Amino acid sequence: MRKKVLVARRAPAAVIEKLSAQFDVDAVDGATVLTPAELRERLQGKDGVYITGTERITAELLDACPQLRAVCTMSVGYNHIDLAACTARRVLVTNTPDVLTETTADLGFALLMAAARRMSEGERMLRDGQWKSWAWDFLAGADVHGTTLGILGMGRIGQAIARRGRFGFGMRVVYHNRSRLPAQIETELAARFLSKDELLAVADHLVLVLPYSAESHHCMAAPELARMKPTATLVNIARGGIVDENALAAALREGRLAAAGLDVFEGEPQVNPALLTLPNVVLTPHIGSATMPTRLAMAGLAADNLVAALTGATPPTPLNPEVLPL
Ligand SMILES: NC(=O)C1=CN([C@@H]2O[C@H](COP(=O)(O)OP(=O)(O)OC[C@H]3O[C@@H](n4cnc5c(N)ncnc54)[C@H](OP(=O)(O)O)[C@@H]3O)[C@@H](O)[C@H]2O)C=CC1
Ligand SMILES: O=C(O)C(=O)[C@@H](O)[C@H](O)[C@H](O)CO
Repeated sequence: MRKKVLVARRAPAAVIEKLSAQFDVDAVDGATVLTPAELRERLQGKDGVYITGTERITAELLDACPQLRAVCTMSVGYNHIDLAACTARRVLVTNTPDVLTETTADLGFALLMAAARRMSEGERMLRDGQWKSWAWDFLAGADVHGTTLGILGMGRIGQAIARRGRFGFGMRVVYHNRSRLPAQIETELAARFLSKDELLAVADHLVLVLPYSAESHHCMAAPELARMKPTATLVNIARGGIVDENALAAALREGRLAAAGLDVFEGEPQVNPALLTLPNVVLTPHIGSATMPTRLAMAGLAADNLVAALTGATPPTPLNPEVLPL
């Protein structure tokens, strides 16, 4: 009997074709975003599910869908999935690392540039007819080249941002992870490992690109922001919950931090109103991986994972391979 899978968000046609060649596919229509109750309902009798970062997989959901064996997300971040609960129930989880690394790093660097050089602020003034004349300090921001780039979360994407900073902009790279990188990588990137407190104090521009977890929740709150230079830029391309947005808004409003570039928000797609009114923040709607080639690669990898998982092959990018074979 053919296995049954749910495609829980609109996916490229190639994904549906690939999955339909192997399985009975139930795919949501158009712009449908399933509520948790709808997701539970649609998952009844399904062996596998293709999701994105917006569908939450909880222990309760797994218990309500005992046939489910594979959860394949089209994202590298997996904080929307209770991985331990999946592993305990021998449900395979896969994600899509690597294929989005360079694209997401591009967006991170673009946010850094736009925030430091006050580009959105300038564009808004221009469009609003507020560009009246030149002045020596008109929209004068911070330099990017030759400054100190701090990275909190120096993994795949963090290192790709470090390469841009080091080799494209002659920046000094400093970073913090829970564990230090091998010496060879530090040497290649000329990157210096610092404690988190040291990192916050020396960075002219700080990029957050660590996974969201109970440990990293609000790990950039008022005390951490207070350690940063008042001239610094903060970029968050990781997850909104890593930053205390009210504390960030206060720091930006009171001139204790110069600028911020944010692609992710704690309550997204809702955005904290305190951020929306500030001129010195560049806001993008979670588009870090949003180029057509990268999104197709992510979708293809998620589908490959699902096919492999349910046909007895080894999935390319499992998060809990210890549950294999299913
Ligand atoms: N805006 C967007 O569209 C996108 C956002 N993302 C986000 O970026 C994140 C990173 O992706 P990727 O680079 O591929 O992941 P990686 O796993 O390769 O890198 C994560 C890095 O963060 C470090 N880290 C983990 N926890 C902490 C912590 N508590 N404090 C400091 N450092 C920590 C890890 O090192 P160590 O374990 O040693 O601490 C590791 O170096 C994703 O989890 C996702 O949330 C990803 C893609 C697109
Ligand atoms: O991969 C991630 O972790 C992301 O945050 C983004 O690439 C996605 O846009 C999003 O999660 C869609 O699934």
